[in-house]
Amino acid sequence: MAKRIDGKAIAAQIKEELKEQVQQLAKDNITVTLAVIQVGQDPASCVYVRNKQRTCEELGIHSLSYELEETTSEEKLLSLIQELNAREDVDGILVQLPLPGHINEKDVLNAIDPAKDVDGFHPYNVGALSCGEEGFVPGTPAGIIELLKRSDIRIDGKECVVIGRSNIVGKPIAQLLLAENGTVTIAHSHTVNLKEVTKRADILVVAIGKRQMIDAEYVKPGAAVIDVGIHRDEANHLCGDVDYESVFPVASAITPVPGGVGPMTIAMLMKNCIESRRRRL
Ligand SMILES: Nc1nc2c(c(=O)[nH]1)N[C@@H](CN(C=O)c1ccc(C(=O)N[C@@H](CCC(=O)O)C(=O)O)cc1)CN2
Repeated sequence: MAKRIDGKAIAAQIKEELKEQVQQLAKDNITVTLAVIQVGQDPASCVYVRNKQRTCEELGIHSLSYELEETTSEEKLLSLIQELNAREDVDGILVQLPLPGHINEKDVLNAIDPAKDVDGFHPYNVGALSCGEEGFVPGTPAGIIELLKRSDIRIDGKECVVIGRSNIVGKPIAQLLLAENGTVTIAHSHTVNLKEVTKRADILVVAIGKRQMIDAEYVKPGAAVIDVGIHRDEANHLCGDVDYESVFPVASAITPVPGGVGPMTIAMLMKNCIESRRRRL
């Protein structure tokens, strides 16, 4: 029977730690400011952006909100980013993804000053992660490492399999597991005999984007299973890429959806904002 890794509780603990750090900075009249840009009204993005703003409030971080029309031109968005890059009082800039189809995501992410790229998506920060240089690590993969560490799950020397090779989760989590001395395999849609590969894993990170695809047959008994997916099931309940009921009896530890990796994403974003302020002192 697995231990349920409570991401909501761990994120709450991290947010308490961060709140104290913000209060310490405030004693020296130092404030932390995050600018959040949303283009359009994608319903899921609205929820995430609202949660980010609410978390800023909870922690005492100042947030600036830019809600742009769905039809906003790329030029206008780039000009807002340039303006925020130049502002001394802005520590972090994030553009909520996905963007409407007429906007080139790469051009937009590349326009953010890497020193304020608290999402860690700019090529400079991607490179910094692979070289072990100082930069910003994206919230979701950073949150996964924190979940493992705070749940006393050892990474060093372990077989780690990541399913998914996205720039936001798959590739960075593979880098981070490697940096923790895991033996890392990245599996993806072209991987042959996926079950054989995943059954080797002591730590299985699932970011495949397919609802409840990973059941007990893919999991080695005693493995720790981290579910990054977010979907809705037939009853409109949130669920992940992992079939939780099937895997729970086999794994040694498992993250639920909701309440697993998701809450960590925002906690780690806040951590990056505070770190950005500190680096710019
Ligand atoms: N600029 C960014 N865009 C996107 C990111 C990102 O890190 N930066 N990641 C995702 C969305 N995301 C944050 O923006 C995010 C997703 C999920 C959660 C979360 O807490 N999920 C809850 C469920 C919440 C719900 O839907 O009710 C959970 O899993 O428990 C937080 C943040 C894509 N875009």
